Amino acid sequence: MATSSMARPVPATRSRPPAAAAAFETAPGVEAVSSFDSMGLGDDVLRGIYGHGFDKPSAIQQRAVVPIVRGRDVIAQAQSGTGKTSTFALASCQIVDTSRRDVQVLILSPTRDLASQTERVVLAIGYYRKVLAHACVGGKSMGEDIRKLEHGVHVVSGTPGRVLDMIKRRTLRTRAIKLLVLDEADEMLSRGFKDQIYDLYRFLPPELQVVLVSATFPTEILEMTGRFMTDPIRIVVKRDELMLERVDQYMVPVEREDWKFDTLCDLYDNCPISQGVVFCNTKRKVEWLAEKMRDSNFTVSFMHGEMPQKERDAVMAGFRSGATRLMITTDVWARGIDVEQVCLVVNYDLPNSRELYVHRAGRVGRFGRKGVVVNFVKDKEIQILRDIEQYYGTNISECPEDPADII
Ligand SMILES: Nc1ncnc2c1ncn2[C@@H]1O[C@H](COP(=O)(O)OP(=O)(O)OP(=O)(O)O)[C@@H](O)[C@H]1O
Repeated sequence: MATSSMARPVPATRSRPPAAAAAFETAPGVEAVSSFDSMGLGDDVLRGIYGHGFDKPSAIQQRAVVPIVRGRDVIAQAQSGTGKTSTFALASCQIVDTSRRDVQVLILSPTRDLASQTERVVLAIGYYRKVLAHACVGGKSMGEDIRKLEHGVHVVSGTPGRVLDMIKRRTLRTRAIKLLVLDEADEMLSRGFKDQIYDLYRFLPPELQVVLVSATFPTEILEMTGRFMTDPIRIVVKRDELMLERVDQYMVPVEREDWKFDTLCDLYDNCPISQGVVFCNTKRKVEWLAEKMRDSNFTVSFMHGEMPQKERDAVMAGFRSGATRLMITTDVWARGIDVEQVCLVVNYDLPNSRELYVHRAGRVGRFGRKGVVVNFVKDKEIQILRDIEQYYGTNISECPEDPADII
């Protein structure tokens, strides 16, 4: 039955080949299944996949979908934008029993925007299977959550705080949950979220299947997975294969902080980009920079985690529709957000960790597209960039004189 939460899927406008397969270090026995048709998926799920514009599974989809559908615990790592979200979204659509109306899959993400985006992917792929999904995220009306959950949905995609709240109120019943997905799992298991996740885990059935997904899995995170996973299948990418091949990385040395602004204006003025994202490290700086750009007659959007959710949604929708070309933001945008037209990332401030570098850079070059990352670096920071280069075996070169040459 179609409900208001089931918009007809809009096929993605693409017919490009999937991203090239990187060298995966998979557990023994994991086979790459080279077509969706050979994955043993139901016809209605296949219709959803093809209707969403997918022809051929990406490398991670070839390896991870079948084990997830078969009920195995899985740790799935792959480069940004190579189809990880779609992997667990389509596996979820396959495993839910739509003849009943209870929550069977719980997907947790670190940001509201990402959780909502994932809800939309599940709804699109699950359209013909009549999968009901709901984004259970903070900053939105509790009444809407209660109404949707009481009406009954199969998949909840949410942020930990609101989901925990709904569980404690017994509005979200966990009895039938068979699969827990932690998207951006390294972030979900790091300091900021870990306690909430552990708290939430206590409410879930003991025979739960757990799937962890991210582009980055620092060793200390991998080490703790033994506590809540059973004999997991690991599909991981070698560190030096993590940066996307079609993404060029540059640095622009700036002697002083106040040079960055003119450098950004110059870049934006001369670079024929469709859309770009500029990362700053603080909310204040995001607001300051957006105002300064607007004062200089640039049309820009800005977004950070302290904005009211309604405003955040409106900004995001505007940017997705192409109404603005530049998004100035914090790391709230670093993980998972998928906007096809974005082809330039600017690190106005360098990120605070190597992992964040990978995720920020991953906003471009999605599913084999070309993209550019430009890093503004002050003298003292060159070493940080060199470390990143070395750690991931990648190359960050000096930006050409003429910014037009980078695209
Ligand atoms: N098999 C496929 N064929 C064509 N396009 C695909 C396929 N799988 C995924 N895509 C598209 O590629 C883009 C990136 O996919 P997705 O968001 O699932 O990547 P991701 O690996 O989860 O990214 P991130 O690391 O940023 O979380 C999306 O626009 C998605 O629709």
